[in-house]
Amino acid sequence: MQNLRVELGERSYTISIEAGILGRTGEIISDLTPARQVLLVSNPTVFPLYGDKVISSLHKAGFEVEVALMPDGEVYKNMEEALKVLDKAVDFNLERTGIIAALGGGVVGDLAGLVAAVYQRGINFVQIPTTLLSQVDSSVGGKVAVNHPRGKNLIGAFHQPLAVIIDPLTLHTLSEREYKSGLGEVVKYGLIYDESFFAFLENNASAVKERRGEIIAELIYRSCRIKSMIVEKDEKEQGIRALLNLGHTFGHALEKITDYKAYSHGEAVAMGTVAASLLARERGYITEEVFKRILNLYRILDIYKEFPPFDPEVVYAAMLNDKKVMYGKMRLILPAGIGQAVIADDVEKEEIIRAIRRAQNLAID
Ligand SMILES: O=C(O)C(=O)C[C@@H](O)[C@H](O)[C@H](O)COP(=O)(O)O
Repeated sequence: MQNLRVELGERSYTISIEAGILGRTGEIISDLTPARQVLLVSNPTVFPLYGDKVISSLHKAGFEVEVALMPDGEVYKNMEEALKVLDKAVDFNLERTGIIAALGGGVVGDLAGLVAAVYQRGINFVQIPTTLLSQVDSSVGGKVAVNHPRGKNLIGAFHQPLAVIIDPLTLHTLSEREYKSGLGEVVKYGLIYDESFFAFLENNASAVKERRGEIIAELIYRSCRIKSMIVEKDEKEQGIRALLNLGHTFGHALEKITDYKAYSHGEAVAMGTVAASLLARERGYITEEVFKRILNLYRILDIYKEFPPFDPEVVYAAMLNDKKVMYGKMRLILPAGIGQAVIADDVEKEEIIRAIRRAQNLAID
């Protein structure tokens, strides 16, 4: 078992990573709280695979359990579905001392976390992420949210979990597309923060693609460690945490324009990162050689899709809903080398339009 502690004062918690750990969910939670009720939020894809295991472990530890299933897919990460989960909590008479646990990917975790943040003004929340993306990214750091019709994650909160329980074995049932979506965020960590991790991914690309056990364990651990270090420095995204948003301003715009139906989050972030890298190259923040290295890693991991041919003005308009826009000015995260990134708050609209056009014209062989 690998444990990582996220140090946030009274909101500190442990990320436990271990093959087969789902069967110990009840024991782990009962060691942390005297709570007796758990509302388990999941979806019809994940619940049949792991629901029984988690519920029997919770029952064994003495918890009363109620289940709330929400439909699978980013398109359902909305207030309507959140209200249904809130109804379930009320019907269950879930006490303030009870727990909401999210069993599933980023959509389940984000929505269940938001419900936990607002139900009775906030109750304890446990993340049991079952996709690569949620294990390496969305389950850690306390960002919880649902989408607004006009923008991604516009309704949200910072609500740190009580625990994060990661079972890497769940990745074996993950579709190729979902797995690659998570890899998009894994590459991001190497690019913004840790050149040696980037090189690790370059050197182990085949093993990463084949989901080899020891490599998967290492990439989950190293990704969570990088994210934890950043979150510990800047819990509420006043500074360095914004770096975790590399590629997201472009990516969220692409997801939104296509009603969350055309691209996975990781695919959109990968396309967005390439556009941000092109902008950084134009500004001289990265060399042509670094740009090629970034593109090459996406290519060898097989996670890059060509930037779609939308009117750049339409993409730009959607980007203006981003939470990093401040006082009417667009701020973008740009790579400044492998393992380094900067927050640029002086990006002009024309630079963004040019970067989108270049990304659209990029031929990748
Ligand atoms: O944890 C963070 O901070 C991140 O920005 C991580 C992102 O990868 C993640 O997709 C996040 O949910 C996006 O946050 P948002 O504030 O841009 O909605």
